[in-house]
Amino acid sequence: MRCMPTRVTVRVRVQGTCGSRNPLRVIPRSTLCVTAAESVVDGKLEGRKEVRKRGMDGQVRGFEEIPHTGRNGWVNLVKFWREDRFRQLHKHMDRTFNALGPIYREHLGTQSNVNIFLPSDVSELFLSEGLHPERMTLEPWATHREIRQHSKGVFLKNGEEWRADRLLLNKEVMMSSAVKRFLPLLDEVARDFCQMLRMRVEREGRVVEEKHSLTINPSPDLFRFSLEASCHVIYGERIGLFSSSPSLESQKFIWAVERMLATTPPLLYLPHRLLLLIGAPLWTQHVTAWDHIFSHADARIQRGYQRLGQGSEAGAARGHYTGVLGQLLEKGQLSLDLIKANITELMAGGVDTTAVPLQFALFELGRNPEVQEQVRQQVRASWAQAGGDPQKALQGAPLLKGTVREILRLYPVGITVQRRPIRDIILQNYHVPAGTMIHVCLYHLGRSPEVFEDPQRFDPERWSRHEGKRGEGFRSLAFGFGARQCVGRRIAENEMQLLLMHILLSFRLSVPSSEDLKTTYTFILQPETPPQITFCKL
Ligand code: HEM
Repeated sequence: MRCMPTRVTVRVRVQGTCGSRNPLRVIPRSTLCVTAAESVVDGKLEGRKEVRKRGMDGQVRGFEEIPHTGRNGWVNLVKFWREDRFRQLHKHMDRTFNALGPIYREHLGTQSNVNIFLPSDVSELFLSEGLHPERMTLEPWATHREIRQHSKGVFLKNGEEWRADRLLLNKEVMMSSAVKRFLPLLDEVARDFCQMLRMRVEREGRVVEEKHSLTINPSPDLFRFSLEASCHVIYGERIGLFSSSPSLESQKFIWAVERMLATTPPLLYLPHRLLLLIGAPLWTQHVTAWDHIFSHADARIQRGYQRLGQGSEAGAARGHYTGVLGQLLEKGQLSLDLIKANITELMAGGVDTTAVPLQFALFELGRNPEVQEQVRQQVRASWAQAGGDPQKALQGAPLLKGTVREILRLYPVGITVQRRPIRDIILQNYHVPAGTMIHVCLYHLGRSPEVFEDPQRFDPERWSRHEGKRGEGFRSLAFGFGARQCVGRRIAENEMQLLLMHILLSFRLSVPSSEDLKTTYTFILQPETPPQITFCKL
């Protein structure tokens, strides 16, 4: 177990933007800079201990003194390319924290940021995010909108413009009244998915002790499930992805989202406008993928618009829920352009983000049969009590919620959450100027013994044990935090919990191999090879 840093709690309002000009800094910077190049290679912690000891004098240290992984961003970037570190960014962060301690700086190509993971530091960051929290701008995404003259949605906006859109979207996807409306739609899709899987297991599976059992890679089916569920909630429309001949158009949408995500990380650190000018293949692939995502959304929005024009009043009068799109169109508070921009972002953000954690969830439940049985017992009891009401069923099965949290702790979809504080702050006794890009590194946070007891253990119950305990905040951060947290959070949580509930009611899960899954980062964290899962009909 690592020693916890001694934190100096005296709050000093530090003026200026550069640590080296900080009048409170008394220790010469050269004596304290620890480079990861040395420390990561030999993996020793001497550098850290030295920094901690020097912090005991109670002085706030300068920004420049924060340990870093090398001063030259371009040299670092070349190393990243050569060692294919983009695909293992989560592991790189893990190693670097182990070598440099709980805070470090990283320069990478055009980007420069500070990395942290301890909940106490995140809480400090949260307090300084302001009314309009800002994340790292995804410049390649923003440039695509500009060159195609599309409006931006909440993901890419900042300031008052962001807040205005976000408050309207919250009403349709985050508030409990909205959840009540869309939950039955998600439940319908989850039930249909299980029905399809049951038929497949009966048809293709072998019979073991009078029970049908089938081993498959469920990943393509889970992607279809997530897309079907997203379309049902967002457009109020079923698209028939569980039929024997699902549309090629939908498959193309799934590929386009994968391509867009996979081409994002390298573009974040390269001068992508230059790549645009020279027509580099990486940039062209990225833009083509986005174009496809936009045209898919556009076609469905047009259809939704026409459908609403024909029957919305009758539908609304009957109290019929017309999906997020229908609600936004009916209310008319957002312009059509902004509705399109936001609906497209919800679609782009809504498929891989749930399909991938579901793969991890089936795998972990499969390789932990006792935990699986415990969750199933609770789900069965709750389902029996709920009389078919999906919301009641979920409320009575907190272990399902714990399962999703636990999966996102071990396998966070996005490996960091970023913020630019609006005022100078002190993290780990270092002065961090306002406007610095700070990454909260979720993969390291979730697996840190400083934060979680027995962190490698898949233990959904840990969340019930800790619920409401003081000082336990800022540990479950997969959806981000504060006003800018994931706007699709309620859709995602309910979609995943409902699918797991129906799967556990129908099948016993096991895995042919319980070895740890190797993971790779392609803007989202995913298994290098999708796991095989055995579904045995109960
Ligand atoms: C397990 C599933 C998901 C995870 C782990 C996840 C994670 C995240 C995270 C970490 C953020 C940034 C939050 C912050 O900066 O504090 C985010 C933002 C966002 N997510 Fe998700 N997400 C998931 C599912 C979804 C779904 C299903 C949708 C759409 C239906 C969605 C749409 C968005 C959008 C539009 C934003 C930008 C919000 C804003 O900036 O105001 N996400 N998500």
